[in-house]
Amino acid sequence: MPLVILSGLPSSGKTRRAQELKQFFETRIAAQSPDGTASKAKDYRIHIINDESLNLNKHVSYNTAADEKKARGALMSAVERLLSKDDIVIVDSLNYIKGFRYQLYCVARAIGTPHCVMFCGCLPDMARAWNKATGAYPEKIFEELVVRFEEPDSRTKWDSPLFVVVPEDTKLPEDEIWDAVILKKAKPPNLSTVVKVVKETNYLYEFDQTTQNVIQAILDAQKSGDPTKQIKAPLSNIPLQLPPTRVVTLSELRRLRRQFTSINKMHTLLDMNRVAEGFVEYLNQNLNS
Ligand SMILES: Nc1ncnc2c1ncn2[C@@H]1O[C@H](COP(=O)(O)OP(=O)(O)OP(=O)(O)O)[C@@H](O)[C@H]1O
Repeated sequence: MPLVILSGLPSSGKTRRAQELKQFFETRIAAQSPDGTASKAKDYRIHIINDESLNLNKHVSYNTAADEKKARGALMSAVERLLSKDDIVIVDSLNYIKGFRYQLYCVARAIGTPHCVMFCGCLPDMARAWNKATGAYPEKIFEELVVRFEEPDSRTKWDSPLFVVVPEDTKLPEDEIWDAVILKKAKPPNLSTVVKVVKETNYLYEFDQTTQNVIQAILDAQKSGDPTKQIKAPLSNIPLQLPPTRVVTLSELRRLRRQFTSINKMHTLLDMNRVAEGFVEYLNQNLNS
């Protein structure tokens, strides 16, 4: 039966959500009467596959590309072994490489079973704090994984249907997940998901252009060597303050732009007139802290 692929930053609450989902499936299945469409669900077994169930150590699994490959291999074997007509499999792992999510989707497709992706959206700062508290990942590995993370995109078939949950959500979109993967109703994602997932390509395009222009203004100003380190970025009345003693690199700017884009998607979308200033404020905060 269905394959549920979790995805999210390290220490972003995936295991917590996986357990909530398992509990929901168990409760809903137990509540089914022998009649009705969902009664066929009564004999499902539910598995959570994660580092713990596979005996993998996070301090080792993400050390090198070869270690990661081995860990992904173990995870994939477990999915292939467990996924069947009577088994629900929840893959509670980072699943941060889109090619890997595609491979998981292919396993579900090969046995003709539905799948969905649940993205645990979480700001890096929050995940970082939770990671610090538990020591789950070494700091360096945590930061590398944040940079490499390839966020699910509901426009691709392997990341769709996509359910986005954020730490503030007290409840999973249970009915929508049930309908999508157990009843196999082709229903659009719930409203809270819709507002969080950007669909309007026009908005996306303008958002990209606006933030890109701010980055270009920074690069130009650094090239000209303005000693005030204060920039008037396009479309922003708020001045952009560069760090006084160092040059900001393009890769740092790109990373901050990606983070800002994710944050914007996770919350109510900024009005387009506010994007430039929002980005400038975000840069002021993060470049000078
Ligand atoms: N919504 C939340 N509110 C408060 N604390 C949370 C929340 N979600 C997760 N945490 C805390 O963050 C830590 C990491 O959570 P969890 O193990 O679920 O994350 P994970 O994404 O599965 O991590 P990993 O990447 O190691 O698999 C735990 O200590 C957990 O208690």
